Amino acid sequence: MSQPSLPVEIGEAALRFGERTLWSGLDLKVEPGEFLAVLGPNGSGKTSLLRVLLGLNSLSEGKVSVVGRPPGRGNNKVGYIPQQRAMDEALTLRGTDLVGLGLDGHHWGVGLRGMGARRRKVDAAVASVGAESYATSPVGRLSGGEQQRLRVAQALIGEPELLLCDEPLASLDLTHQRIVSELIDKRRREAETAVLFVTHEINPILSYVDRVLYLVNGQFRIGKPDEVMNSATLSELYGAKIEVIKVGGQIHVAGTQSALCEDQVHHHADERVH
Ligand SMILES: Nc1ncnc2c1ncn2[C@@H]1O[C@H](COP(=O)(O)OP(=O)(O)OP(=O)(O)O)[C@@H](O)[C@H]1O
Repeated sequence: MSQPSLPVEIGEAALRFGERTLWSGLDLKVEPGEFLAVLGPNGSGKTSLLRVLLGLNSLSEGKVSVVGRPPGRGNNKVGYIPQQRAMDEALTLRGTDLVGLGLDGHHWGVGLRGMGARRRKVDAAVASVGAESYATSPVGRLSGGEQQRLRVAQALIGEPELLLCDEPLASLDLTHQRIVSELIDKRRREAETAVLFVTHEINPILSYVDRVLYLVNGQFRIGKPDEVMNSATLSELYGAKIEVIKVGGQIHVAGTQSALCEDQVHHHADERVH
């Protein structure tokens, strides 16, 4: 019997733009239900990696497959949550329409039966993110947190086997960060959806993360959070002295480089991770 396809298989991959190598020699297999955090400073190639998996960037070298198929259009096993940005206030699209867009590319049949099934699916997705009270309002008038919950519903409605998240918590308040990250975690626990989660800040999702892919200056490390997020590994990766400190179950990274993606810490010296 043939093995089921993995959500992500990347082999010996490189991505270059002109003279610049974002990353090379990247081998990455992501298992069903796995939560992979993708970290790194600005410009290290995190979004470009998601774009490869969406079929929007081509690899310079190597191979990639997404749920057993080439990435790109027609691969409806992939859900995508883009970076939070305010939608145009004049946008009259309703929340339910936005969520329904996530069903494009799926076959619902024609006629009333198909429309009824589609409608029920949209209502269930809206309810799953607790957006019933505002789902029929124009999305341009909603708050950032409300819009982001609808984007999560849109990404999940197609029942993806791979969920690509590009800083989905940026500019959300702590309550909404928790709501959105719990929704994503719930999906991967209940449906074994693999999650690639690009973020500048690991702490809000630390309890969910199985592995970290950390990209810096063309180099990378992959491993469990403790294997990557420690002083020795990050100092080697950045080529500078970096201190990783664990305080109260959170990871803080402090270093000499301004390009660090984590916050700066000045006082805590209790639990160094070497
Ligand atoms: N199509 C392209 N052509 C040329 N350069 C590109 C292209 N796409 C991205 N880049 C460059 O590649 C680098 C990595 O960009 P990318 O958006 O992947 O970084 P990132 O790690 O997501 O950064 P950030 O944390 O700032 O979002 C940037 O310097 C960017 O300008």
